[in-house]
Amino acid sequence: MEAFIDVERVEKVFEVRRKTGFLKRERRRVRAVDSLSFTVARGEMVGYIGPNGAGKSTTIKMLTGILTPSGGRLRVAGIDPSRERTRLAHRMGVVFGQRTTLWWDLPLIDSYRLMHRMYRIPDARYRENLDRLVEHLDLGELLDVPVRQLSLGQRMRGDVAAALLHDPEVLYLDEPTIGLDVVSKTKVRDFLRQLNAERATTVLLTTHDLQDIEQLCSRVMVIDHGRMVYDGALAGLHEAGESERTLVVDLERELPPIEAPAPARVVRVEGPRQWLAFPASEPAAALVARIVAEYPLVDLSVREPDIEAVIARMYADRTDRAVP
Ligand SMILES: Nc1ncnc2c1ncn2[C@@H]1O[C@H](COP(=O)(O)OP(=O)(O)OP(=O)(O)O)[C@@H](O)[C@H]1O
Repeated sequence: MEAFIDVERVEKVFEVRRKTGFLKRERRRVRAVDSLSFTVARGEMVGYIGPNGAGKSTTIKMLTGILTPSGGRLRVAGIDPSRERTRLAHRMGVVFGQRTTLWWDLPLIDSYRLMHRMYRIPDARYRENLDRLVEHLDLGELLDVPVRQLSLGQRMRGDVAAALLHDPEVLYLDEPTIGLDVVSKTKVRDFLRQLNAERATTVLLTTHDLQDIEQLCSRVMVIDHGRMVYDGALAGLHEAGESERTLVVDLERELPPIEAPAPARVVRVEGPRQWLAFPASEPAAALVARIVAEYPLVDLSVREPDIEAVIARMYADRTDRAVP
């Protein structure tokens, strides 16, 4: 598979000065991104997650050419972003959930007209893209409304359209559903899914909302302290996080805790109902068979681990990142 985004042992170190006394300042180096390597193929839709300060925004800023890496090699569509930022700008779109690229006081359509000129989009293509985006993102009634009067969800849809008017090959989304209600989130997600399926746009999605990832991305990359700690299928995170599934067992009557083979164990008993935890990486069949054979069973069900809990556990193991 051709690597559309190619990140090879990329580093980003910031020098920060901190006031430590009346005239004293301490210089510290913060390694925001630490020997980070990954590739993304054209047309992939990848989730990029990690705790606060993990280095996600710094990575996106290097991919868009806003920041220059302190070390390593980085290419997007064969282009070095920090050297040829303008050339790359025509091929990428960026949406920051926390701020807008639209002109606050102008009607939405005026921002689009400005982008039409800024990106020198051929007239016919601009028309076609605008019509398509207005239809899919439900913007028809909003085009003449000043951006300041739009709701957060409407503004976000407006921003997504703005990022796509010039037909970028890659779209970077930084928290695209932050603060949105369920209906707006669904609209944005549906649109992104369709965009990726129909136009094979490569998407890198940063979010704290795991439902964004669950619904959109088959692959997720987890970064912590500037390092990649997981890169693979969302389902595989369960194993990486050593998570557990739960077997909920309804017995005919109240009984002492079920004697299960380790590492499975009873974690809760309430009358005839018992809860057993067992590793998510192991099939439930052997455990179920044993309980069926030895206990008067009425019903049972398996509960999948909560992905949020799995990731919280992955994030929990943190060390200090400061470089002396
Ligand atoms: N311009 C800068 N100068 C100094 N330090 C910075 C700068 N930008 C980021 N950092 C530091 O680099 C680290 C990574 O920050 P970054 O914004 O990339 O994290 P993030 O994963 O995007 O976090 P969040 O989820 O909170 O947005 C943090 O420790 C941050 O304080």
